[in-house]
Amino acid sequence: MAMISLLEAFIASLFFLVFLCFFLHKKSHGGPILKSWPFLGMLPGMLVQLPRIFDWTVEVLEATNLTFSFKGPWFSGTDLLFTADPKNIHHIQSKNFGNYPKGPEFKKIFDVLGDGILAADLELWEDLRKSSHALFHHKDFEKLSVSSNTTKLKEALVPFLDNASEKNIIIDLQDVLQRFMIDTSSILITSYDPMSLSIEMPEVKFSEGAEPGEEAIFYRHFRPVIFWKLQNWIGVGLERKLKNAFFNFDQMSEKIVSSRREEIRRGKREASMDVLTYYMNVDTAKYKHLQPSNDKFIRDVVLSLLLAGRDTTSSALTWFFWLLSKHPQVMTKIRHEIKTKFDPTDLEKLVYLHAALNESMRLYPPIPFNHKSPSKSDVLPSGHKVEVDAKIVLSMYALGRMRSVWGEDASDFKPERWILDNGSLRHEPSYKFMAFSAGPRACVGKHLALLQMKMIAVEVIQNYDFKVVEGHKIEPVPSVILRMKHGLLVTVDKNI
Ligand code: HEM
Repeated sequence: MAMISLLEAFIASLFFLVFLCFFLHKKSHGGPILKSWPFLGMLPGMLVQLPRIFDWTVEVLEATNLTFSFKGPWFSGTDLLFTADPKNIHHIQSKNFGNYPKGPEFKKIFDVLGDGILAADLELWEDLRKSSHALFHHKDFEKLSVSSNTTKLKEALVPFLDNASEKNIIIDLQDVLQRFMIDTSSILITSYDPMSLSIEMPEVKFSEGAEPGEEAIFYRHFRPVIFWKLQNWIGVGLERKLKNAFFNFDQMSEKIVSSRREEIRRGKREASMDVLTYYMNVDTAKYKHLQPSNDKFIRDVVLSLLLAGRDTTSSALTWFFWLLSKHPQVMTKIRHEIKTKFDPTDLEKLVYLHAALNESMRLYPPIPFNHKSPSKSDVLPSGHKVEVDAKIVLSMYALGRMRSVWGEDASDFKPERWILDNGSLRHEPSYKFMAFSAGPRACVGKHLALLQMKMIAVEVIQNYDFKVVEGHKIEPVPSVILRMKHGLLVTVDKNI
């Protein structure tokens, strides 16, 4: 009993200290460099900054020559090294890649991913990487992607926008684009079309839970493991939503996998190029660490690919259309380029459109940060020493806005910075423009994503005008995906 009272008293005084420092910090200074308190480290200051974490990383990394060491509470295991230094990024992602696996800490935080490519390491990752690269660069898979996008544009997005324009309805463009991606990704991965994008806007069970789930994963980076594990076990707050979302996903996955196995057994399944069929028949002589007959393994493979491609692309397009609404001169230039150079069989010709997409992802990278841990202690090019399993946060959001990296106009939206004097697209090294990550673990779906974004952008920009609803607040939600907190509310006008 005495032990319990002592523990309660300790927890109560800890809470008292956090709140005291939190209010003192809020009152005393709002600078980006956080004050370190006894026992509590920089937590009080971080609590103030969390709702605007992305802008805070820009300010703090600009003020600290691109690398900042965050001290968490005593023994909480939440110390973090934030960096947006291209030299550190190049070192971690490429030069010393072998020393920076995703690691056990990443696996703990992203436990829902299981053995999928986003969380895997070593030989398993190598097999997943090689096999998904082979799939994504297969002509039939690319054809499936183009045909599913063409059909969804014609049969879902266009009728939806036409209806909104005719009836003068306010729509949430972010939600619309997410639904478009839910449907096309699902077709690509399982050949199943959930038809989530339609005028009726049906409920989408897994997706509605996935958004708070991604927020829960974000907050896990700043909380002691024991804390969020307890929340998850009891089932409270965002952790409850995360648990429910993945319970729904697991049920859905079980049904889809078992019915596909049944179809294959009965010989009913025609040769198709979706991800599910590919991985159920994957060549285990070539890829020894893959387990095509294990349903849990297939679930993990599918989930990683679903999350990797779906929310990223819809986030990129949402910020892109919002930036266009604020920069009509860019919209006019893209329209002119489409009018004069558009060739549906060669979207590479739309150089200015590509430049505008890059520029948008420089300022609003769909994955705003990445998390790495060294397996052996190391010294980064910036001079910072990192111990085994230290948590390093690579901030892609801050990297795209650093004046020392992009120049004094870093915060301006200027697609022209991507165009060379000869009119072709400027290539920037991936450790400087890191929206698709860098090094051996860079995005496998980059080509597919750019193709899809261009197809959607051409269709929408040619035929519609958007106006953002007056007074609508635009801010990112703290999450592992850069989503707009209040959506993107717009009215639509069809160009006749
Ligand atoms: C605008 C759209 C996209 C962006 C900005 C993007 C960005 C990224 C980033 C930053 C990573 C590194 C993540 C990490 O290391 O934790 C990544 C990895 C990955 N992406 Fe993408 N992605 C996009 C679209 C896609 C699409 C459409 C697919 C496929 C359908 C895809 C498949 C993957 C895969 C499989 C990986 C894991 C690579 C590995 O770990 O080896 N991505 N992506």
